Amino acid sequence: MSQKPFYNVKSEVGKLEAVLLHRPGKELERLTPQYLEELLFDDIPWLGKMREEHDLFAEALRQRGCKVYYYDQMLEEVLREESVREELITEMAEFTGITKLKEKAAILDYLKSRDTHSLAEIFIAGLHKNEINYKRESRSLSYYITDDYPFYINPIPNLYFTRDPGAVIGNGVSINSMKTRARNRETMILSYINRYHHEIKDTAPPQWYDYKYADAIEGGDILTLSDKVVAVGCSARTSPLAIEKLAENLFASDSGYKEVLVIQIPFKRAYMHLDTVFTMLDVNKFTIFPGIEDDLKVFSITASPEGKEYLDITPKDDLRKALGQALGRDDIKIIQSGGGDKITAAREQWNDSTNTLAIAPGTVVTYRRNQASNETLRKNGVEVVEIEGSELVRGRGGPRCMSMPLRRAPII
Ligand SMILES: NC(=[NH2+])NCCC[C@H](N)C(=O)O
Repeated sequence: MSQKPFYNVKSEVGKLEAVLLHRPGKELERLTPQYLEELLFDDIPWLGKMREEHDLFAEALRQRGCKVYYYDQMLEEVLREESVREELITEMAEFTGITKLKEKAAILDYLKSRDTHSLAEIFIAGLHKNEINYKRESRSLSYYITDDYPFYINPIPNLYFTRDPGAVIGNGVSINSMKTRARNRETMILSYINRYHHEIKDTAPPQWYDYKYADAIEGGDILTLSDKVVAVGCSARTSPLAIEKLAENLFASDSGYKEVLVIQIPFKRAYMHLDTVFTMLDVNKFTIFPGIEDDLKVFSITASPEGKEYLDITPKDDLRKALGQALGRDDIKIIQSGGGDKITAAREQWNDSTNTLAIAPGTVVTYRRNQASNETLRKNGVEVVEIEGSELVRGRGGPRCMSMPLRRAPII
């Protein structure tokens, strides 16, 4: 490959050079109490404030030399190509069930007549039924009985958690298959960006997973520990079969990856992904929510020496030792969040105290609200860059969830 790779993430903590974010938009204004659970929210955020907070987050990253890409801009850029536009409209219509509706032609005409900017906005914010001018025939039963569901295309309010749809591992990308329908469109669109964006396509990045695979895996569970080992949480969102498939794909290529360290966490909403309870802070430091330490199970997956026929799976009895082996170090430190108090730890975990984003070895971004956990990190020699998250947190995610690292500098 002569061209510089677009993707390059070979650690969790190397200086962050480029990241994909999504600034919360109109999709959040379409959240209603009725559909909160289905759309994986616990509350209705205040969009204006959320955007201010998100802009400050992006600014904090830029100030430290990180290039920020925005999902909606990249989508708009790929939609400028007529053939991509058509392909995406067709897949979107299939995916959302529009193709089965009587008003199909009216909706498709509407989508096709939009300019690039508003089409990108519809794909993210959704399409409300009253945006289409469609008259039902007065002789049909559906003229009298209408379905009160408001959208032809649902909004995707979780998109600002760009961590989950995609994960860069080495020079390739995993376009994830999401557990819930509420988030599957995020990965479908990401796949178009990955295939057609002018900055990416000529670099021909390898792909380790595809959103069309049946088994679910989400980026909050993927921690790229080094250029040889990736840790994957087995969780409410990521299944054992998906982890095996990812491992097979990594081992069968020249990715350089030799081990997948599986960390199984309790399958609960409060800990939906591994990164809600465990993240990496420095070359030898991690933070963990103490409430789950006794419930973890760890396994190592390697390629069988006989070839690619099957995977070798070895249970590990200690997380710290397993991480030490994976990283080739004997000084691994795992720091408990919450400052040693059980109640504080649980409260702060709910607000993403353990969802730290490393922007350089030993420097992490966290929410300011998690005071006890931040203080503990500082006492352990970690530099903490605090951001406001009063509204951002309402979608149940922190700085790590809100970022998809594209490139990190090597660790020296
Ligand atoms: N990497 C993460 N922990 N992401 C958090 C995502 C939160 C989002 N509301 C969901 O339930 O999917």
